[in-house]
Amino acid sequence: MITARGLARRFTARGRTVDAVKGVDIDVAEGELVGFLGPNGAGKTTTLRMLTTLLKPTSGQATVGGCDLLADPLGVRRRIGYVAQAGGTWQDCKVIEEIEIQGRLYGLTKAESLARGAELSEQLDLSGLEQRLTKTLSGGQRRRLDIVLGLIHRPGLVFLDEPTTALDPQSRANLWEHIRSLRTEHGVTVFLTTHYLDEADSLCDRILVIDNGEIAAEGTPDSLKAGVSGDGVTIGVPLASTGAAAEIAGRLTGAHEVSIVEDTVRFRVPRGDVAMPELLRALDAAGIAMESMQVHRPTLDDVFLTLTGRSLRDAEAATPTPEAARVP
Ligand SMILES: Nc1ncnc2c1ncn2[C@@H]1O[C@H](COP(=O)(O)OP(=O)(O)OP(=O)(O)O)[C@@H](O)[C@H]1O
Repeated sequence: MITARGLARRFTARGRTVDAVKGVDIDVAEGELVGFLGPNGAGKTTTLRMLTTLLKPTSGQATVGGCDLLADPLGVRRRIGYVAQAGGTWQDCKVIEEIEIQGRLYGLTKAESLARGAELSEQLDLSGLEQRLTKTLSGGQRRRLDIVLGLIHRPGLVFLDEPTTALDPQSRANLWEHIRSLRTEHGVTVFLTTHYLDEADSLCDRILVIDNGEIAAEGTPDSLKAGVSGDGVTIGVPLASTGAAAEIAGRLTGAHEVSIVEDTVRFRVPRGDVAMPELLRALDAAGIAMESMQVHRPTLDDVFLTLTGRSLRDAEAATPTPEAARVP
């Protein structure tokens, strides 16, 4: 469904050059639900905009839905649906008007647009809202309407740019179910971007991790996590004892990646539950009182940390808002 090779995009604005995407290779097979995971500014939207013909690559090539991205952009557009991060509805339009306009834009008759809209509205739990102005919909309803609009012409491949950003946890979980059903019940191939670890983990068959415009890793959530060696352990100790506690932790069987962060000592061991009694005894013998303890199985954040040396959450916090660098 998607094959991209060396896809790159450079922006030049006010004398400054940004290599937003640095030559990525992407393969997505028919029927897959693939997530593009990375912090703000990693290059997700830029890649998506290239794959959907909205932005010309600086270099590289791609086939999307069987059509060449550069030679046949119209063919690509006919075969894909695209749901942008900001959505595409006009606030003073009724739901039914949006559906009709979108269908007509794709060459459907009014009757076909409304019939297809009714079918999709039922599948995405929007029935009964046809006469409502879109500005009166909840965030979750509006995102589901965006998806209805993206699917009106029955594309085999749909791109969703951060589909659940700004939704509350319940609406996110609800939308995940709908996204899953696009694939399981309608055979639609889904390529979505996200910076939510839990979303990538629970929703996607396969994940491409992007950082600084480059693919840092790819695989199923489980295979990526299996690449992180061991459980993560964090113990809280008095500030004055962190050095001694880190030394003790480092002597545990198989301990690695030992670090001190404020009054905590963090490290990895093959089995956190097995290491704990030994650690407690050693800390007791050294007269160090452990104040807290956390053991966790590897997460996708650990994957990101192992790959890039940064936690995805920290990377998010440290990234300046992309708008600051955008060309107007
Ligand atoms: N039109 C533009 N002009 C200049 N720089 C741009 C432009 N669009 C994006 N960039 C820069 O390219 C980089 C990648 O941006 P992009 O929007 O693709 O990231 P992202 O991973 O989608 O982030 P987010 O999660 O915030 O949407 C950022 O440094 C951004 O500032």
